[in-house]
Amino acid sequence: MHVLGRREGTARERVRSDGPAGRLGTFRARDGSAGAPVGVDFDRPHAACVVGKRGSGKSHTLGVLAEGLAATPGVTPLVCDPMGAFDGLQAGGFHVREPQVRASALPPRAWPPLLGLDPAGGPGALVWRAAADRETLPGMTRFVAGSDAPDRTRRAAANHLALADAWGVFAPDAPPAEAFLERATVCALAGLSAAPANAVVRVLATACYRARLDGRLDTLPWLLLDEAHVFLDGLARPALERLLTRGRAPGVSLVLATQRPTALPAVARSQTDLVVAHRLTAAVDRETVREVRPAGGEALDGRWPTERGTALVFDDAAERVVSVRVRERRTPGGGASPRASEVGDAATSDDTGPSAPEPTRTGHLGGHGGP
Ligand SMILES: Nc1ncnc2c1ncn2[C@@H]1O[C@H](COP(=O)(O)OP(=O)(O)OP(=O)(O)O)[C@@H](O)[C@H]1O
Repeated sequence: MHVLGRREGTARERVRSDGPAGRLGTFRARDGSAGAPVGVDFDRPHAACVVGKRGSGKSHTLGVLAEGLAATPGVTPLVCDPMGAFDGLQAGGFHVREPQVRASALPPRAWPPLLGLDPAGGPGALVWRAAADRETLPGMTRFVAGSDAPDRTRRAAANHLALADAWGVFAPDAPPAEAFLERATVCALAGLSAAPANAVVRVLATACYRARLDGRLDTLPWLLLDEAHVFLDGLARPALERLLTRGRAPGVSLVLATQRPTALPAVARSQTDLVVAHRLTAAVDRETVREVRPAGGEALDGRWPTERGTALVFDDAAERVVSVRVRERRTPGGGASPRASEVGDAATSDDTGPSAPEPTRTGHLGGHGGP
């Protein structure tokens, strides 16, 4: 199998070229026919992006990578699932965990922006002090109540902490974030708004990095992030940027999937070594991918994928761009929107009129959710 992302420079590395890899699919010839099997290297850490329009197959591709990683000794995938698209991975041995973390896992300076507060303003500064002084959300609330700040400041800070409590992601008895890295895991973020989902992802990305750096994790973690633009735009960004710039040294891999390549920050553009580009129609998106990986100036006209499940893969290691058809999932995919014709009475209806518009998928991630 040809393995993408594998540098086969020195003789020693060539000997190692049979290291772990996951089957991605098959090469795709210009006439659309399937060619030889193609995989992705899981031996070394990578920073990868999966981009494409809505419905082009990004989540499916993340699922394919996750399945392969779960079957590979020495690596541990953690899938952050903001849309509820990865429940089916349970059939592949994944544990689905509720997104609960300890309040103390966030640095105190992250609390004011998490709650939409100005860190230099009264309530923001008070929340910051509370986070620095206490380990739990109830402890922070008591700190605020007992502080000598003006009434208005205390009330505002307390209201914002009550909002954080209502999110349900901060629990004093939550296991340490490393628990998400013990085995192949899906972190179920569906239903959370952007702010708490970002808080959880920041904690998990930090845990991947710290656990490897401090020698507390003997497998190499892979963090797979769907709807990554939500996190690159939010509180999780510093932790993700750290993984992009410094994650590979301790052995942490990051895979970012987004329908908005333009949302990828400069560091993602410069640090990714593998870009899987599904169907993109906007010229600005294609141009962004070309900027992310110039691929030695190869001409791409006529090569951009037009079908769901096909992709151009920009491989830094081989300095090549290849066309791929991504394989079927081994576990049930969660990507398809439900159809009216598949539920309830509609399934038996013989109404042959125009089909109903597809409802949007579950998942939330809208807005900040602030008071
Ligand atoms: N390679 C493939 N083989 C078979 N089915 C696929 C493949 N790629 C995608 N699909 C199917 O196409 C549908 C859309 O795919 P998917 O949900 O992965 O798209 P997406 O780009 O993640 O969409 P969104 O941006 O809305 O999250 C799903 O039903 C999925 O199972």
